Amino acid sequence: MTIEARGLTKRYGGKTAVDDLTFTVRPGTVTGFLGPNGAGKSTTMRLILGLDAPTSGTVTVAGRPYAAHRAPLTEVGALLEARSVHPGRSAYGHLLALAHTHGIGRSRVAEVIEAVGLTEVAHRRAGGFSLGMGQRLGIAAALLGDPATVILDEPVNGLDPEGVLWIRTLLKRLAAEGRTVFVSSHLMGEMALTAEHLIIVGRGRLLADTTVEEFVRSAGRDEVTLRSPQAGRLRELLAGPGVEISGGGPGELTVTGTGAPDIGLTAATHGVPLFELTPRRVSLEDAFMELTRESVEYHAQGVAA
Ligand SMILES: Nc1ncnc2c1ncn2[C@@H]1O[C@H](COP(=O)(O)OP(=O)(O)OP(=O)(O)O)[C@@H](O)[C@H]1O
Repeated sequence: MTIEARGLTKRYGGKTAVDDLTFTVRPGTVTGFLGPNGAGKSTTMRLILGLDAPTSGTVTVAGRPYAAHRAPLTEVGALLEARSVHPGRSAYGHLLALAHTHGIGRSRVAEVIEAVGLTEVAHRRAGGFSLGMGQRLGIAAALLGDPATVILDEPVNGLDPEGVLWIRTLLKRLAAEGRTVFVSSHLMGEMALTAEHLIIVGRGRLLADTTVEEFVRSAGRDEVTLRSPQAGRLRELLAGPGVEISGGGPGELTVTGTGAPDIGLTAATHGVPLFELTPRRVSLEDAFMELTRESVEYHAQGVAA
């Protein structure tokens, strides 16, 4: 089922948490919803699930607002950040209570407990669960109704590396089964390994709606750091269309738009000595940081803007 946001906007007093978002999330692929802290991801997910009303604009699942679905749990499964499990209840008790509200049987409860790897602790109090176990329980609840659409807010939070890998595999499988999988994260690297499509937001606004492949391609420029006692001369020799040069320390330059071999050849041709020539691939994380830099709400102290 397709999720469609059109001009979706949410204001809290003077604060615009979600600002005129228009995007489509399609079935059959994992769509990553990326953005720095405070970008509006959780708010958007709450709007999709009808837990909050938009100030303006619309968002629908399969053409209708979420609240208009007859048995929402069997159509849209969601994991939101806030934990909503009664601490005195067991995982099994929690899921069974949820199942009852939708006419879902006990066998399905056992099935999802098994699927998320909580069988051994299913009868323990959820209040004593680790963050990772809590996430697994939340995912079990999301999957309970065998929904065609799955919405997960930061599902890898608190998971160990094995849990992270497990989520990645699970999400890909759900998408391969033809479901719509919409998953938020502030970790570009993790999303690049999990998602096929990316919707990137910053300060509530849409910054990019693209495939991971395309994002990787656009991020894939090399940066070369060089040191030379004649850095000024080299800067003049390398200048040209598409070449960007910035100074580092004394005698140091950072160059994009041309590769280390060309720089080395130019230096040799003009008899300019080189002390260092270091190519560095710009990582996805760097490209993401650059795209969202303007929209990060809280910069770390001491980091130059
Ligand atoms: N109920 C609310 N009242 C006032 N402001 C809110 C409310 N909910 C969210 N906000 C603000 O809206 C902005 C977006 O928050 P949101 O939680 O949606 O971002 P996020 O991308 O999910 O970030 P995070 O990764 O930190 O959860 C933030 O500045 C937040 O402080």
